[in-house]
Amino acid sequence: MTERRPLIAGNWKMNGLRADARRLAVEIGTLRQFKPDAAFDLLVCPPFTVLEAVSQMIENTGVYLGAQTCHVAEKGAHTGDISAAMVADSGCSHVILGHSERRTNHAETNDQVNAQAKAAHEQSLIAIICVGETEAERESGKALEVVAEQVKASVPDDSSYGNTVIAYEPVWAIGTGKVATPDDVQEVHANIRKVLAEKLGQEEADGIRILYGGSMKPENAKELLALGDVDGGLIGGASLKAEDFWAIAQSCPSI
Ligand SMILES: O=C(CO)COP(=O)(O)O
Repeated sequence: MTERRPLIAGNWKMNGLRADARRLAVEIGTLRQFKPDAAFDLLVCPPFTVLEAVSQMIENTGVYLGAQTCHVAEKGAHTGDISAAMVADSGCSHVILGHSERRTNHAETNDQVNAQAKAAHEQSLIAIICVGETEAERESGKALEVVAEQVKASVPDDSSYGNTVIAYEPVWAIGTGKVATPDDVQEVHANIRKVLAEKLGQEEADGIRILYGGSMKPENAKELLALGDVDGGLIGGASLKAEDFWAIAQSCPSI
């Protein structure tokens, strides 16, 4: 089976003016350099405006750089948008797509996320495709069904373990301090892998990393990262403090 190296990804969201972003990037890069062989990949996804600055700070540290969304078109009349080519040109290897905050605040649909992921793949970017149910959907027993539908529709057919990562982020757990129970997380992740196998074949499904996101902290990371189908974390709040982000990464089981 393809080895799934844990990925610890920080989604900085709309946080980080240049001085703070540089400082945080230097701290994370220094921690990584101090332990280059640690068995996990580290990724930071700052806002567009500081990609360049962060890119310089993490050069040669082994920390990967990602953006938080991209447009489906390569270029053109799309005021305020950023294309996948621009993301790649800024030094990024990854891009987060379909985060629930984008789905809610910018009405992004599964079809759009699918097209964005294709655009990202065309630029050799790794698409981190986010899915997750709302509190109402979980309470009505629909979590598995909703997430399965999002995966089926948002993940393009050209996806492989080389160009795609899935992030399961229950909407009600994001920034709330509420965390899904380990049993629930494992159940959803295993079901995502099943849907991926139906869509892309077992080999790709076995290799695609599925991250958990939603109030992941140093205190709960170990238990979540130990689950069989959890291959890392997509971390919001706790990724803004280098020591917390590093502590979460250190909680990865060794491979
Ligand atoms: O949305 C998230 C990462 O993309 C999770 O955010 P928090 O870790 O702040 O809950």
